[in-house]
Amino acid sequence: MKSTLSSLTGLRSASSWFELYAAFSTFMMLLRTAINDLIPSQVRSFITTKLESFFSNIYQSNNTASLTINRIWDESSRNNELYQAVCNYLPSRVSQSYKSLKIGKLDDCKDLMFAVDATEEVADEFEGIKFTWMLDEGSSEKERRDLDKLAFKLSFDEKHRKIAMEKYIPHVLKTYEDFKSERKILKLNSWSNGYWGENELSHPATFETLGLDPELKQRIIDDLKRFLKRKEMYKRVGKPWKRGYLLYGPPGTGKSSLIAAMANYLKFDVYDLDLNSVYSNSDLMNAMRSTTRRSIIVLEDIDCNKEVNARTLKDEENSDCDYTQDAKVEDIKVERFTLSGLLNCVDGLWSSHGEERIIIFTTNHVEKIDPALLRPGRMDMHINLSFLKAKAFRILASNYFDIRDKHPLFEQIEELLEKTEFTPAEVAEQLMRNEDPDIAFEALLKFLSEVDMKREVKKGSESSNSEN
Ligand SMILES: Nc1ncnc2c1ncn2[C@@H]1O[C@H](COP(=O)(O)OP(=O)(O)OP(=O)(O)O)[C@@H](O)[C@H]1O
Repeated sequence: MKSTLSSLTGLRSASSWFELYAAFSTFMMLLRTAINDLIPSQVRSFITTKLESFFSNIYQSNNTASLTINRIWDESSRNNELYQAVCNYLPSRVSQSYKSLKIGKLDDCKDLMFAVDATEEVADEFEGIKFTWMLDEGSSEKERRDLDKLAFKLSFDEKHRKIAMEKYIPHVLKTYEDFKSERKILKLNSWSNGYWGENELSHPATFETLGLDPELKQRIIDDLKRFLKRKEMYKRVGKPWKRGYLLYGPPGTGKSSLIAAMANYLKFDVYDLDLNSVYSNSDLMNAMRSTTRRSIIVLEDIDCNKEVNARTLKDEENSDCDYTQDAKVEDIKVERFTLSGLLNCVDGLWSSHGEERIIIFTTNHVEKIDPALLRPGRMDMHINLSFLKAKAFRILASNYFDIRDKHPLFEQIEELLEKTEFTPAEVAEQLMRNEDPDIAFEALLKFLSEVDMKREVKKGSESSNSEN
């Protein structure tokens, strides 16, 4: 009897549970309909997203690993190449899906520039794993003004640490390297106050447009090609993979143009190092170390630098050189940097920090350079850029007027060029003055003949003076 009663009570309570459930689901249905009717769909999705991100943050804060990629690596101000890689990599990831992106156009750049906005998190997916990037500009106003303090923060689930380090970071670097070798825009960096300032290399010179003896031009191109191909060979013989060129010749013979042509041909960035802005051996070393791979380091007018020149310069006048700081050679006791510091760099100390570099020294006065710098093995190829002769003139003529056939005035012009000394810059300037080739060549011939005549007269009077 008792057991029958208790089973009846159990039945009653099951049915009341069922009633309760039915009432609850009806209430939920009504509530859902009311919410759908009363709250607009945008507001509903906003609330859902916020709730999702709140809960995912709680989850992530316990399991997230992060990496910080600072712009400057250490106190010696060396640039962190990975930071540069991220700067280039991220805009390509967000350009299709950004909510906020920094965009700009600099007057010395052809293309629009993009950068990740500091307020925006950028999510990237790699092998099905989510990686989140954030640009950290610092929290205080002072920190925000200090560009050296910039850093990227990369966050990911800690269980993907191995993939992040072994695959994702190399993937970012590789994307950057590919981008650099494919892109058309090269950089011209100039050293000032301990930093490389960056601009676009807009010099249009190429080997095709260079008015240079065709054989010399071919030798230079072959040498560059050989250098690029020989990575393994350099490694085998234990030599740093670098190549040194000394370009010498009077002003206006195309040293800067040849450097631009080399950079455009190799797709290498240029680092232009004015030795007058280098204060010590360590400054020089920093400058060299913070250059990147696939670059050309240029030390222009090497004969004009007091330190490098000090061993050969007595008290003679160096008319082309602008010694802006202190004028006397005796004053060079203040240590800026030394020749041996420079030679150490050239000899490869710095190259253990990277490969695929070309170093170029230029001078208008090769005879004034310390022989230690010219020793075989230091500068692999000495290139004499001299006055314009007939074969190179043909290249200039075809550049300026697209003339493939012979012009009636070529013979006279070339005859004059062969027996005189005119720089390509002088001839190029004359050719620029007229758009009509007949008028331009006529004017050039007149210019060459007049200058030649004046020089002959001057020479004549000088030799008669010396005889007297
Ligand atoms: N070999 C050349 N082929 C074509 N153009 C040239 C050549 N040499 C000089 N020019 C022209 O002359 C200008 C000046 O030349 P560039 O600056 O290359 O000479 P440079 O030898 O570097 O002179 P400097 O020693 O004064 O720096 C160039 O912009 C170019 O227009």
